[in-house]
Amino acid sequence: MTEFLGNMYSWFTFIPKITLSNLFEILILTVLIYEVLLWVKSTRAGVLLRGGMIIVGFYLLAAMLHLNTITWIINHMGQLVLTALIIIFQPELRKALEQLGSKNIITDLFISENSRQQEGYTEKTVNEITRAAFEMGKVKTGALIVIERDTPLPEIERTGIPVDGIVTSQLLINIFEHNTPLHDGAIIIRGNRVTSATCYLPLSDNLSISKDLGTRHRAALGISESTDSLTVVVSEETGRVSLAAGGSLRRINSPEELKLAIAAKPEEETVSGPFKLLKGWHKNERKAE
Ligand SMILES: Nc1ncnc2c1ncn2[C@@H]1O[C@H](COP(=O)(O)OP(=O)(O)OP(=O)(O)O)[C@@H](O)[C@H]1O
Repeated sequence: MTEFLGNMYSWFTFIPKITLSNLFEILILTVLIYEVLLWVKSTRAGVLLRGGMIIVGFYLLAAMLHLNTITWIINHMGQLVLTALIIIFQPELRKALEQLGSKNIITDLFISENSRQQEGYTEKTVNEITRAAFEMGKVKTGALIVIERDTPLPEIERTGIPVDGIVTSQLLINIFEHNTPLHDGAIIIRGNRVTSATCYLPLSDNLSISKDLGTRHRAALGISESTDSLTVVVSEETGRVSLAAGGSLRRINSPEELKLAIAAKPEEETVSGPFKLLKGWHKNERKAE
């Protein structure tokens, strides 16, 4: 018993004291890691991170198998890779630094991010998008409608003109009306609002796309390859409605089919900021159970 108590005592004295400044440090690091994860998720950095992880895995394997030449090469490539990353991500890094200088980080994390992520779209929005798409299809008005889901699209939004209007079929039809200032490019829908019009989307370089499809469809496919968004395309040539999601494009034959395809709302967020990550972990834990 005495020995047990002695062990307990030494265990408790071993635990370092957590001071207020430690807590403050933990908070700062949580916020920083959260911001970096958000940045990775919303930029090309995500793809590169995956590539980087493969190289690290390869390096560890080479080190374990004592493949000295390979580990030597990877060791000496480090500086080169760092320089290359700075050059490749120069636009993103500049934007990130500009944002850091211009925003109130605390407010953005706990308020703006919250209100932005929390919004899911309602059935009414789904109905309005569907109605507009098929109305435009009937009169062969080309349209490109990107519906944001979990991946934030601020970089795409920035290429267009801010709108911030509630989604109605009339608004959508009006935006894509020929020879009007907002008709060119794509619109972004976040929650129940059109946030931006005339946006430029990354074009897909998928070689297997039908040669009959032009840049509008290629742009829809492009955004669906790099984000989890849903993009409704109306062809100006044929009036056909298609939907791009997860890197593939499919033809939509009826309003009901489109409603069903876009009705799957992204899971509503109930927590925000860094605490969203905790929720994610909790969710994964539950899945594992
Ligand atoms: N990268 C892009 N981002 C956003 N919109 C784009 C992009 N590329 C093209 N578009 C839109 O697509 C229009 C051109 O469509 P184009 O005729 O080349 O494509 P398409 O796939 O054949 O479509 P459609 O069947 O409607 O003719 C442009 O006027 C523009 O509005």
